[in-house]
This record gives sequence, C-alpha cells and structure tokens, in this order.
Amino acid sequence: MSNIVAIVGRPNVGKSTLYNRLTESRKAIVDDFSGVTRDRHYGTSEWTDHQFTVVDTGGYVANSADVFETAIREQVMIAIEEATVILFVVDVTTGITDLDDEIATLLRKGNKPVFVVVNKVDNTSQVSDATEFYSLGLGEIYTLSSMTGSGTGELLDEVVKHFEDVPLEENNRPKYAIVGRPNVGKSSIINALIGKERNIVTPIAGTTRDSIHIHYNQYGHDFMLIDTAGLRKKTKVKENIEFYSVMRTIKALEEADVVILMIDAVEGIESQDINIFHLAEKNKKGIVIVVNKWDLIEKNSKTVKVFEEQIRQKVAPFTDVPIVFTSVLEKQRVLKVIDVANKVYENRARKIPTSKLNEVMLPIIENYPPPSIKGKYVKIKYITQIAGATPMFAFFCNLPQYIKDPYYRFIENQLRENFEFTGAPIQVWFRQK
Ligand SMILES: Nc1nc2c(ncn2[C@@H]2O[C@H](COP(=O)(O)OP(=O)(O)OP(=O)(O)O)[C@@H](O)[C@H]2O)c(=O)[nH]1
Ligand SMILES: Nc1nc2c(ncn2[C@@H]2O[C@H](COP(=O)(O)OP(=O)(O)OP(=O)(O)O)[C@@H](O)[C@H]2O)c(=O)[nH]1
Repeated sequence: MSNIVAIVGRPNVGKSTLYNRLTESRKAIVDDFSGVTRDRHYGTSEWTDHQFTVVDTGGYVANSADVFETAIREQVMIAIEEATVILFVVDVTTGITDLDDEIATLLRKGNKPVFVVVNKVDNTSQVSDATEFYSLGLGEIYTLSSMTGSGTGELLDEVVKHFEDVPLEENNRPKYAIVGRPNVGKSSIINALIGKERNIVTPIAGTTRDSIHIHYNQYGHDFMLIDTAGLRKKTKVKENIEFYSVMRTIKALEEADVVILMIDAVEGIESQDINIFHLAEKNKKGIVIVVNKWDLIEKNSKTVKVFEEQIRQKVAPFTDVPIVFTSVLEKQRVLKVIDVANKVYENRARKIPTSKLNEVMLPIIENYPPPSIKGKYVKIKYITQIAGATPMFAFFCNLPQYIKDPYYRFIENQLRENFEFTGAPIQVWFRQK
C-alpha cells in the first residue's frame, strides 16, 4: 500500500522548502533525469526503512487571488481524502493567521493524522513563540527549520508510525494501472476493454474511494486493471484536477506491476507525463506508453518515428520502453496495449540463469572493460541476478568504487541488447569480491 505524506498550508510558510528537505536524499537520482526541474511537486523519500511519497500542495495553487483560498480549502479536503499523513505547515514568524485557522478547522473535521509543523524556528529562542500553535487544537506541535533541517528527524520518527504495513497480495494476477492526465482517454480505454461487464464489477478491498481494481478475464488474459479515471467531477478548481489526479496516480502506480501511461497525441508529452514516468521508473514498475487519440493526428510515413523519437528524448535515459499508438474512439490497437503490457510484465519478471549471464556478459566486458583509473584496472569476475520482483544484477569485481556512470549505462544497455527487458527498469550493482 502506498504511503503518501501531503504538505498543506497557506502560501509562503515554507512548504516547498520542507518538501525539498524531505526529498533531498533522493535528489542525486532525480537530477540524473534531464528536463524535469520545474513542476515537480512530488517525490519519494525514505526514513528508517520506510519509503513514502511526499506531495507538496503549494505548487498547485493558482496565482489569482480570488481562486486561491478556494483552491487551498479544496486541497486540504483532497489531502484529507487521499493522504496517509498530513503535514500542516505554519510559520512561527507570523503566528496564526485567519487562513491558518480555516485550514485547522477543516483538518480537525477530517479523520487523518495531522502534524502541526511550526516552520522557520531557526534558533532555540523561537521555540517558545511556537507554543501559540497549540491553540489550533490539533494536538502536538513540531518545531523545525526547513532551511537548516533541524527538527525534521523528530517529526519523521513520529510520521512513519502512521504508515500502513504492506498488505498481503490480494492475488497474484498481474496488476496494470492506467494513468495519465485528465481527459486523455483512461475511462474510454477501460470501457473499450471491459465493455458492459464493467457494471457488474465491484471495487475490491478498502473503501470505494480507493483506486478501483477491475478483474479482466477474457480472451485468455487474466489480470487486474487499476483505474484512476473519473476524478474531474470532484473538484471545482482547475489546478486541483491536476493535484487530485497526482494523488490518485501515485497510489495506483505503487500498487501496480506495470504502468500504462496514456499520453494525448494532440498535446504531446508534457512535464506532468514525464513526472509520472520517472515516478514509475523510480518505483521500478514496468512501463508502457500509450499515445491515444491517434485519429486526430495528420499522418505520413514518418509520423510514428518522429513521435517515438520525441517521446524517447523526453523520458531519457530510460528509453527502452514500448510505445503503442491507439485510437480508443476508432478501436485501434486497444488490445495491443494489453498484449504489450503482458510482455512487459514478463520482461520485468524475467530471470536469467547465472551460467547464461556469464556466458554472454563476460566476453562483452572482456572486449570493453571499465576504463582504468590511476593505473588501476577493474576486474569483473562473475555476474549474478539477484532474487527479487524486478531485474537486479550484481557484478562482482575487485574495485567497485572505480566504476563510473557511463560504464553502468554501458552494462545496462548490453543487458537490454542481449536479453529481453523492454519496459522494465533494471538495477545494476558492482560489488566487492
Ligand atoms: N528563516 C526561515 N525561512 C524559511 C524557512 N523555510 C522556508 N523559509 C523561507 O520562506 C519563504 C517561503 O518558502 P517556500 O518554501 O517557498 O514557501 P511555500 O509555503 O512553499 O510557498 P507557496 O509556494 O507560495 O505556497 C522562502 O523565502 C524561504 O526561504 C525556515 O525554516 N527558516
Ligand atoms: N478523438 C478521440 N477522442 C478520444 C479518444 N479516446 C478518448 N477520447 C475522448 O476524450 C474525452 C476524454 O476521455 P475519457 O476517457 O473520459 O478521459 P479520462 O482520461 O478518463 O479523463 P478523466 O476521467 O478526467 O481522468 C472523451 O470525450 C472521449 O470520447 C480517441 O482515441 N480519439
């Protein structure tokens, strides 16, 4: 089950700074991905063996003054519905404002754990000022400085206590999540697949508000579809549609084995799509990209190639991902999506016997050994696939610390060229032996 920590609060209290602080351990990985520096309001974080997703609501609020209070109120409501834990950020330098009071009222009515985070407590002399925030009526307060990071550890120690344990698998059927921005055609493709049977499908497990699991068992296929469609009716503020769908998407994505990311052919791949892609990649999910509404595109013999190249450029470096062009409206290639998702599911579960792995990879390494550093040579002795849900490989060698990024990439590419892992993220480690 996913654990989502939502950061709420009025503007300028330091939500983004806290968000950056909480996700910064991952920054090095995130920075590897080119082209996604802005518009990133959610990321993964870790604390004492717990992994969770942090969502910064701040970035979603509209600039215009007349919608923003409505927007913030709505966001708090969405956070109450969708998050595991809510961090309510307030500012010690301003004290309690009217908007803080209003947010507190909503949070008191909600049934989710709320942590009052009194930010900008940069030195101990401000700690006593923070006691004012007890009057919000939300229990314990946590003073911290997002700028320096002091106090975040104490907060996270308490936050992780509210996380749900990973539940037993509800079954071992493959789980495919259909995700994508609003209006891209998620409901349409699910309807095309399930047709009238949809009506007799009942949501499985948890509340009806959770993402809906649909059991698909036709034409020799047996899998679960996780549906994130149909969220638009719930919110009035345009920006919150995005926020809402992000929360749902994170949940669906974490539950899935393969993520079917739908992109609108007319709008092309946008930063939100790329963020979802990277989130799926970081979570080691299989990925299929579906370019829908292909009927609306004027095509010539090169169009598919051009589209594919543009998409691969944007999602780089993980480009070994299948792309299917569909028109759900004209029922084109809808079943192909499922065939491809099945293939990716297989690829993600693929196990290469150690003997085969060494037989193929050792000669390649022999021909292109890691470059020597300061006259020292890395000698790779043998390779083995590590047991797990996703493809992971350990390369045993004398000087693992001398292996640099380009060589990791080379090895990954060689694994992909010689074995079939299309759509599945691969992890490669060099280990001392
Ligand atoms: N002194 C001090 N300043 C801080 C701290 N955290 C954030 N700030 C400052 O407060 C200002 C607002 O911080 P943001 O993180 O952008 O606030 P926000 O809540 O995300 O704002 P919106 O995006 O408008 O919702 C910035 O100038 C930060 O540098 C802190 O711990 N101490
Ligand atoms: N031209 C064209 N229109 C499509 C296609 N697929 C879906 N649409 C239309 O796009 C609109 C949105 O489709 P939905 O299936 O509701 O999109 P959604 O992704 O479920 O939207 P949310 O519920 O907001 O998340 C509808 O009017 C569909 O008829 C397609 O392949 N071609």
